[in-house]
Amino acid sequence: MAGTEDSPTGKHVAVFAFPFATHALALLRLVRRIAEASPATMFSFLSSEKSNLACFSGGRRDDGGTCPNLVAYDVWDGAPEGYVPSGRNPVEPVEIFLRAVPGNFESVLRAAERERGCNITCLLTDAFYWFGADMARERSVPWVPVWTAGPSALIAHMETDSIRQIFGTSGKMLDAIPGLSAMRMTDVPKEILDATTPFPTMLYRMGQVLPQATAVVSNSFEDIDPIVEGELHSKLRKFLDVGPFVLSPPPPLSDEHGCIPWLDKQETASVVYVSFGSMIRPPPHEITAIVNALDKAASPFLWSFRGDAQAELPREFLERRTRGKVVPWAPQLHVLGHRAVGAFVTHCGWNSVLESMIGGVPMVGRPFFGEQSMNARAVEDVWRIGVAVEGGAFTEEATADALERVLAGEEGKRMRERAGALKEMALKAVEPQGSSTRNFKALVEIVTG
Ligand SMILES: O=c1ccn([C@@H]2O[C@H](COP(=O)(O)OP(=O)(O)O[C@H]3O[C@H](CO)[C@@H](O)[C@H](O)[C@H]3O)[C@@H](O)[C@H]2O)c(=O)[nH]1
Repeated sequence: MAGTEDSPTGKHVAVFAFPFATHALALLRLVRRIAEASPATMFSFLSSEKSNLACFSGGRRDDGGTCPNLVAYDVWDGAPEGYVPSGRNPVEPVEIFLRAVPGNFESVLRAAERERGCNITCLLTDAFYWFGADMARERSVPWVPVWTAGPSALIAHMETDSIRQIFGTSGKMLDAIPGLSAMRMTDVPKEILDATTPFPTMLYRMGQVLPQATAVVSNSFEDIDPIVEGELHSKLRKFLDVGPFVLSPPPPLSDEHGCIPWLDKQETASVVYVSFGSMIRPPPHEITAIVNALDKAASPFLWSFRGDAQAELPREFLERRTRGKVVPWAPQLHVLGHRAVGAFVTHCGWNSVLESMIGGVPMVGRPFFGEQSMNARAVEDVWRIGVAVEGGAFTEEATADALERVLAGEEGKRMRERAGALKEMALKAVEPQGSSTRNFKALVEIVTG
C-alpha cells in the first residue's frame, strides 16, 4: 500500500501486548525505542483497556509529542459486562482473556488499519501469542515475537515434548536436553508438564511455532550464558538479545516513599531488600518466617510489600523504623543500584534477576511459579550470584541461613564479585558498540525495513 500522511513510507507495525504482570510495560518500553528510531513508521499498540490505562499516562492512547507515530488501541479482555474477579484463582482473568484471543486482536487490528489508512507491514507480539505465526503468514509480513522472561525457559518451552518424555524416567538433571544441562527436573515450570488449562496450552503452542518466527527478541544480553545462548541461536531462525530493556533508557527516579534518602543513611552492603515483583504475595506462614529471619539477621531491611502491611506484619516489626522500612512500592532499579543494598530476597522474576545483576547485588531466591525456578537455579548454579532458600519455601532457619551466606563472609564476597562482573557485561551490552545495541539496530531493520 502506498505511503499515507501519517507514514510517508507506508510502514505500519502492529504490536500485540500480553496485558498481565509486567509484560505490556516491558514490550512498550522496547516499542517506544523502535518508534523513536523509525519516526516515519506507524505503530499500533494493542492491549486491554486496563493495561493501556496503566501504560499510557493520563488516560491517553498515545505518547503525546514524544512518540507521535505510536497509538494504542484497546482489545476486549474477554470478561462479560460487570465481571469482578473472584480472587480465588489469580490466573482466572488470564484464562478469560485467552478465550477471547485471537478474535479480539483481529477485529481491532482491522479497525487500526482502516483508521490509519495502511495495512500492517510487520507483526510484533508478546512471544506468548502463538497465533502471531499464522496471522503474519496470512498477511505475508514478518512475525517478531518478544520473550520477556528468562532464556532457559525459552528452550524448555520449545523442548516440551522431549521433557515430558524423559520426565520421571531420567535422572534428577535435565542434561539430556541441549542447553538445559544446569537445570534439574524439579526446576521445570509446572505448565510444561500439565497442559490441560488455557495458560499451559498457550505456552505449548508457543514453543511449537517460535522456530517459524522471522526473529525472536529477548530481554537479555549475549554474554549472559554461552550454553543457553548458543542453543537458542541454533534453534531459532534469528535470536536477538536486546536487553536489559530497563537500561535503554533507565526510568527516571520516582520515590514517593523516600526509599533512597533512607538508604543513604545505611552502611554499605548492609541492607536486605525484599520484594516479590508485581503480583506475588507469599502465604502468611512464609511472611512470618521472613520477619523472624530478618530479626535474627539484625540487618536493616527495605521491604516492598504487596498487600496490607499494617494488617499482615507484626506491629513491633513495623515500629522498628530505624532498622527497617516497609513500603507499598519501591523504585527497584534504583534501590538495587544503591551502595547500601547487600542482598535481595526475591521470587526470581526475570526483571528482578536482571535488575539485581545490574546492581551487582547477590540474591536469596524463593521462586513461586512459571520459569522462576529455572531463573533461581541459574542464579545459584550457573552465575553463582545467590542462593535458593533450602527446601523451596521460607522458613525462619532456611531464610536466616541464606541471608547469612549472602551477606557475610567469603562466600558472600565472591557472589558480590561475580554479580559485579555480570553488571559490567550488562552495561557493556547496551553501550553504543555493545551487542544489545547492535542487535537492536538489526531489529529496527527487520521491523521497519
Ligand atoms: O516495589 C517494586 C516491585 C517491583 N518493581 C518492578 O516490577 C518488576 C517486576 O518484574 P519481575 O521481577 O519480572 O516480576 P513479575 O512482575 O512477577 O513478572 C512476571 O513476568 C516476568 C517476565 O516475563 C517473569 O519472569 C515472572 O516469572 C512473572 O511473574 C521489576 O521491573 C521491578 O523493578 C518495582 O519497581 N518496585
